[in-house]
Amino acid sequence: MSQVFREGLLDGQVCIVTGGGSGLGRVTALELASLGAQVIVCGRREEPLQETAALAPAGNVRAATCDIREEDQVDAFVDGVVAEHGRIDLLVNNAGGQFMVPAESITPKGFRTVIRLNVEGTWLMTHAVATKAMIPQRGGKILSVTLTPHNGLPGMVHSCAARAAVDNMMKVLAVEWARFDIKLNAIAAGMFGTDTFLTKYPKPIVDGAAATVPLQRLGRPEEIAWLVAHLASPAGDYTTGSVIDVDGGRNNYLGTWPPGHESDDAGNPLAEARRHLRTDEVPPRAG
Ligand SMILES: CCCCCCCCC/C=C/C(=O)SCCNC(=O)CCNC(=O)[C@H](O)C(C)(C)COP(=O)(O)OP(=O)(O)OC[C@H]1O[C@@H](n2cnc3c(N)ncnc32)[C@H](O)[C@@H]1OP(=O)(O)O
Ligand SMILES: NC(=O)C1=CN([C@@H]2O[C@H](COP(=O)(O)OP(=O)(O)OC[C@H]3O[C@@H](n4cnc5c(N)ncnc54)[C@H](OP(=O)(O)O)[C@@H]3O)[C@@H](O)[C@H]2O)C=CC1
Repeated sequence: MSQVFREGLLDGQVCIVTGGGSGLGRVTALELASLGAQVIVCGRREEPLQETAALAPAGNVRAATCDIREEDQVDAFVDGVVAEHGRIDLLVNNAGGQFMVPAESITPKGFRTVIRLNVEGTWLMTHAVATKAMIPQRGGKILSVTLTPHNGLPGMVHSCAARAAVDNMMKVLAVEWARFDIKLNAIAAGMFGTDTFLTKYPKPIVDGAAATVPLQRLGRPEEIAWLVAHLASPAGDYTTGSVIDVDGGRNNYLGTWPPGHESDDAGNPLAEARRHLRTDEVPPRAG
């Protein structure tokens, strides 16, 4: 049962969540399913997908392997969903990722790998779902998980370039496909304590991550899932072409306010002494 939304909110919707075998994708798939949607999760590995399916009490999550980088697999996967359900209401492009290394250490193959997964994989899924289901049925929603801060993360230049491309892809398609009533948005995630996040990156970076967020904590996967459910519901019908940051304020400022070395003894932000203007000091009006 959802902690936020009413039962049956998404009854009858057919939703795809890529990368639904783990982390944000799994929690999102289960939230949509708890609201009555039929959810199909895909990824490269069968086992985690089946685990997600087994976690849905109503049995309305189905698992299917698909590597989103492979055109023939994407076509076969989307054809299969349309053959079984007759329509697709929501695509969540959640599958993605990168490795963290200094830019000078990224080989051409490494750069291509990350671009291919995040940009081309997202494009292949988006295009297949739109042309095979959403354009013919005249409607649907597509959400792509991307990344903040938008000025980029050192150590992840390939992924930052890729996610900026996806943000822009959603914006352009929101204009082009408005005539088919397809709404597309990006959800730019900050840092969420998924298993991959907590184990993949160097420990000092993970340990220090929450301190770089104004809200002083990592995101919880449900906080992505609830936004997806909101946008999938009628509450999301007028939102398209947006990049929505879910990052505890991190896109706007990397750290706490006030910073440790710029506060008074009680930890309050420093402020200049107030200067009282005397009326004879007020500057004359221009002109
Ligand atoms: C202040 C706070 C800040 C905080 C900063 C932290 C903020 C993080 C915010 C984001 C968090 C997340 O996204 S968390 C979720 C992340 N999830 C994921 O990344 C899951 C998906 N990722 C993957 O599958 C992999 O990482 C990825 C490499 C992208 C694709 O895997 P593949 O199996 O397709 O590819 P591989 O065969 O492993 O690698 C292909 C090539 O890529 C390169 N390559 C791969 N790993 C490499 C590595 N570690 N170092 C160098 N190069 C590497 C090599 O050239 C490889 O070729 P060879 O040399 O020939 O082998
Ligand atoms: N956690 C975080 O802090 C943040 C995460 N993000 C992004 O959110 C998304 C989910 O992240 P998170 O849950 O933490 O990470 P995970 O690593 O748990 O999720 C990535 C998922 O994508 C799947 N996947 C990877 N490559 C492919 C592929 N070629 N085809 C199909 N599926 C694939 C993986 O399954 P399999 O390996 O079986 O294919 C996995 O289930 C990712 O795009 C991530 O980069 C963005 C910002 C922050």
